[in-house]
Amino acid sequence: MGLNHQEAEREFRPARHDRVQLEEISAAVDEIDYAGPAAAVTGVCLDSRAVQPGDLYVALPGARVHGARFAAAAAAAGAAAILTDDEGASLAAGSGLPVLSTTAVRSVIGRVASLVYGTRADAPALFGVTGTNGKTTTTYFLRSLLRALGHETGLIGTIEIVAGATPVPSVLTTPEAPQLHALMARMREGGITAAAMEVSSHSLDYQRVAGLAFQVSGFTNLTQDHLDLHGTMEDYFASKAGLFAAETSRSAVVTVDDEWGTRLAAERRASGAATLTLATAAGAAPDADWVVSSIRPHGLGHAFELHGPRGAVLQVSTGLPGLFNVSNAALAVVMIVASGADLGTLQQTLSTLDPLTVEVPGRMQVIGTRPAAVVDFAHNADALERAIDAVRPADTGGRVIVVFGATGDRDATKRPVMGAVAARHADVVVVTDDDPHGEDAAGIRAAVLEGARAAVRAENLAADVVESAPRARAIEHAVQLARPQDTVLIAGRGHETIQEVQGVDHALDDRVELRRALLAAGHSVLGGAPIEGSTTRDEFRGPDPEGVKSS
Ligand SMILES: CC(=O)N[C@H]1[C@@H](OP(=O)(O)OP(=O)(O)OC[C@H]2O[C@@H](n3ccc(=O)[nH]c3=O)[C@H](O)[C@@H]2O)O[C@H](CO)[C@@H](O)[C@@H]1O[C@H](C)C(=O)N[C@@H](C)C(=O)N[C@H](CCC(=O)O)C(=O)O
Ligand SMILES: Nc1ncnc2c1ncn2[C@@H]1O[C@H](COP(=O)(O)OP(=O)(O)OP(=O)(O)O)[C@@H](O)[C@H]1O
Repeated sequence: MGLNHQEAEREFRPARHDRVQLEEISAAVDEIDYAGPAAAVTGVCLDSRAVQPGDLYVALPGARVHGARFAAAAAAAGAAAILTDDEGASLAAGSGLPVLSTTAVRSVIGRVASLVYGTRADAPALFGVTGTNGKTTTTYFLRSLLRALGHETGLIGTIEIVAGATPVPSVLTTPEAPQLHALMARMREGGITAAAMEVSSHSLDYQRVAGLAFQVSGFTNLTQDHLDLHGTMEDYFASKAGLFAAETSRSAVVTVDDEWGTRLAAERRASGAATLTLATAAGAAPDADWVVSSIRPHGLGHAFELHGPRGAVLQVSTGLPGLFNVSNAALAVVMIVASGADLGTLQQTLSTLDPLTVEVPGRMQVIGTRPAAVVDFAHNADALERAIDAVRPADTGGRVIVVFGATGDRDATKRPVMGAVAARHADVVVVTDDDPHGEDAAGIRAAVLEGARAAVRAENLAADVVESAPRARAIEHAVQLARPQDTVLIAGRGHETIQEVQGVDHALDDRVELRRALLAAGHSVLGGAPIEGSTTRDEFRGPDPEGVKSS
């Protein structure tokens, strides 16, 4: 059972509530006016449905509705005051609550929340990751590394928020500012000394991370995405760059494999702020501060060297398939270097605890090794191609059997394109259902199949293309086809656990189905908890990791 708004909010609040007077808030934040009676607040919340007693309810002018329309609901839930704009102030007038007003509400929320929750820059030490791809994976790598180095760790991102004993599934990749500051206070209270956090471009545009101070921020890459919000790549870049302002991030590590990273690093350096550059792609920026080299297969993943300033060399390995995970692992390691870690201690930790061989839910998650069985979130043509290539076995005998479908009620043009990509890159293509939503599932499959079969005909490809549904049956079918040296890749849904068919939610977890199918076929599976796994290094490497190469 999922948590309702209020229960989820409670999970993220500190136990201790300091009372902060409204006068203190208006004195500390110039843009806020307050002339009402003395009153105090103990928390901040921008959703009336999640308000806790004593909160300052921040009523935002939304895209759909003005939050001040919920002022009465917030008051009924125990809000002690409202912060809003002029329009909101008149809408909230009848609520009976004291009203703080300002012209641009979003621009002050971070500072207000920081004041109310007493956020401190040093506790926990924050490691932020932004970029188009690799944020989730890099934050899990960071968390695992920080833990191996002796920290109590927290995590904030697309999949889950870990701020105490119980991980809570995420709604947003990067929560709103009030929740972030509450989380910082809660983590500090719980003795969490370091936290890894995904920072989405939306969150930067909406100023969700305002008032936070990152010890180290990392940049993965920038490719075309989210132009619905940002309009142009230039604007998208400008949003991401916000995290790298000198006052927001004490240190930064910028992957300079693409032109955007190169530009970001140059701009940050020009401001005089501490910056390390990282080159992970062959031939990219050989003059970067840290350069990846000597990449070689290592189990299902890779081992590699990181060469740094003054002849420093770190030996690194990750069990996660895909050359992109070399980039993600390298970024996590250099971010730890940027935080001031001793290189000797770091190397010892990397060598003895293998912290970069960790399960990232639904991201190149290895479920079995013979046959290799992997679940990945790739759900567009580009990602599907990369994912298939990433798991292709090195020896000539091993085939890739891919199972995937396309989502309903979303961009229909990508269906045949995904089919064609799969036919070009995999040996066996099993077309099944993803989330059909309100559409006819058979029709979606037909479009994917048509793309795959057309590519086979036109390009004289050798791939076998088959249709199988429902998805659990398709996974079973793929496993039955697999020989020990083959790889089964289940793509598209990653960590998702609900499949929506015609408005009805069905429980469906690719990892669970794949484990079940492997066991039924007499193969062994790796351990793993439903959210973040506790798989050990030896289990993960599996009995016969040889013969699997990079993309
Ligand atoms: C496009 C976008 O980002 N929208 C955000 C925006 O919603 P909105 O302006 O439409 O809000 P609205 O529905 O008009 O409501 C106005 C206000 O009334 C409040 N309200 C509304 C109803 C109610 O009963 N009570 C109440 O208090 C709302 O909390 C809101 O503050 O303000 C809301 C409150 O702050 C956000 O929750 C909401 O994020 C929505 C949920 C969202 O889906 N955002 C996505 C796009 C997002 O941010 N994604 C990125 C990751 C992107 C990626 O990398 O893929 C992320 O960081 O998660
Ligand atoms: N550094 C990378 N470069 C390109 N692709 C990557 C990279 N890291 C991961 N991927 C691919 O992108 C998918 C999503 O990875 P991940 O979740 O780590 O990124 P993300 O930035 O958090 O994206 P999302 O917000 O969609 O989860 C993975 O399943 C993998 O196929």
